[in-house]
Amino acid sequence: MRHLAILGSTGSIGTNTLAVAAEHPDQFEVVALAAGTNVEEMVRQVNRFRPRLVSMATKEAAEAVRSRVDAGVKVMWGDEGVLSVATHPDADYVVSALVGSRGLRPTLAAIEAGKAIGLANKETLVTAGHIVKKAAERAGVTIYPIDSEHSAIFQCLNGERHKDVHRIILTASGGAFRDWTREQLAEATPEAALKHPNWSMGAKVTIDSATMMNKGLEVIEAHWLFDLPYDRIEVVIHPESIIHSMVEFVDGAVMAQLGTPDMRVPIQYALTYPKRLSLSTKRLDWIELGSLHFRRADFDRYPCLRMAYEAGRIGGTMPTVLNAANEVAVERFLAREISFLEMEKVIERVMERHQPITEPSLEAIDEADRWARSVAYDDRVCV
Ligand SMILES: NC(=O)C1=CN([C@@H]2O[C@H](COP(=O)(O)OP(=O)(O)OC[C@H]3O[C@@H](n4cnc5c(N)ncnc54)[C@H](OP(=O)(O)O)[C@@H]3O)[C@@H](O)[C@H]2O)C=CC1
Ligand SMILES: CC(=O)[C@@H](O)[C@H](O)COP(=O)(O)O
Ligand SMILES: [Mn+2]
Repeated sequence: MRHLAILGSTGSIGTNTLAVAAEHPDQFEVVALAAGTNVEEMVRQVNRFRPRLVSMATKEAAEAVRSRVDAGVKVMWGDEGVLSVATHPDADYVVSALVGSRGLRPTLAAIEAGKAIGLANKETLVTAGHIVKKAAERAGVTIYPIDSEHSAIFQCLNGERHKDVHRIILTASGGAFRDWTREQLAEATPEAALKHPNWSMGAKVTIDSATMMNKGLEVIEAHWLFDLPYDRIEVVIHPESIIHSMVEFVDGAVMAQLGTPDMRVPIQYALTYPKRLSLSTKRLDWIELGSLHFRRADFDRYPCLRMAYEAGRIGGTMPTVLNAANEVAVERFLAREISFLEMEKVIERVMERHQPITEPSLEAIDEADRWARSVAYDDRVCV
């Protein structure tokens, strides 16, 4: 039996994690939940899963939840609340599924408290990979990947020797605009960008998918998770999202993991590893599928992917800055303050202005994150 704490329980990964828990009530107990401001969904989750502790982002949201749930459920809010969920003494496994670099501190706290981690929040590894890795090694904690590509690689590796891996190949759907020209992208709206061709996900990762920054963040995430240099991590566009990623070994053999695009599969694998449990997911129909397609992920067409490789290779605080500038750019695009193509301009300008620090401390990461956000909010970076 796993005793779960879920950070971001009301989101896309959070609700899929609870769907997995509901399918196997004998395997999972839900101990603690943290979310932002979605009171309705949190109240539903409390009534359904009876956690001991919940936390909301604001005092107002916490009070609204408290007024509608059993008095036995402890309701907290803010940083203290989310850290208490991440370190709840009765939880042995924390699903890290907040969105953005706000996931870093609670994930680190969970690691330091010795919890096993199911990691969906890729921004945590992008912004502070070296710190998170060292903390996990120190605490003897395993980080199980939830991101579908990384779960695929984890499944393909399946005990193979690290030195036998030649390269890993991350597949990318190409996002909502994969068939649009750069000229058409100038007119892209948030509504159109939010229509992912294959996956149903939260807004931020869906926009990242349309710019291919998602794949860029995943390249950096893979670097930390699998301890591989950037020239052995490649990206190929695969519009169907059926092959979730591949590993090529030194002898030329390639292992791929396939399945319908359903996040419950990688979530459940991360929760039950090394066991597999049954799951009510749609099975692949090979005849209906017919064929699979692949295209080059061109850096001129997808500058965000190029910038992520650059940031990863530079290292230090540069990935932190890439990530923070991207978070602000996505927020501003969704608020209609900047256009689709201005997002990449913002990120590029912020990176150009940054003098990276090597081996940054957590405080230096916070400082770089704050600095990048303030520059990315400045309208002069878009012109
Ligand atoms: N969705 C997917 O299929 C995949 C997602 N990922 C990654 O997983 C992470 C989560 O993505 P996704 O589930 O799509 O995101 P969502 O936007 O759907 O969910 C985000 C969660 O974070 C909570 N949240 C937001 N702001 C705060 C805050 N200030 N304090 C506390 N909680 C907050 C939200 O709460 P509320 O809604 O209550 O405000 C919600 O529970 C991201 O890093 C994403 O890149 C990776 C692979 C696939
Ligand atoms: C489901 C998942 O893991 C997402 O991160 C997904 O990868 C998005 O797809 P693309 O970035 O390939 O469009
Ligand atoms: Mn992914």
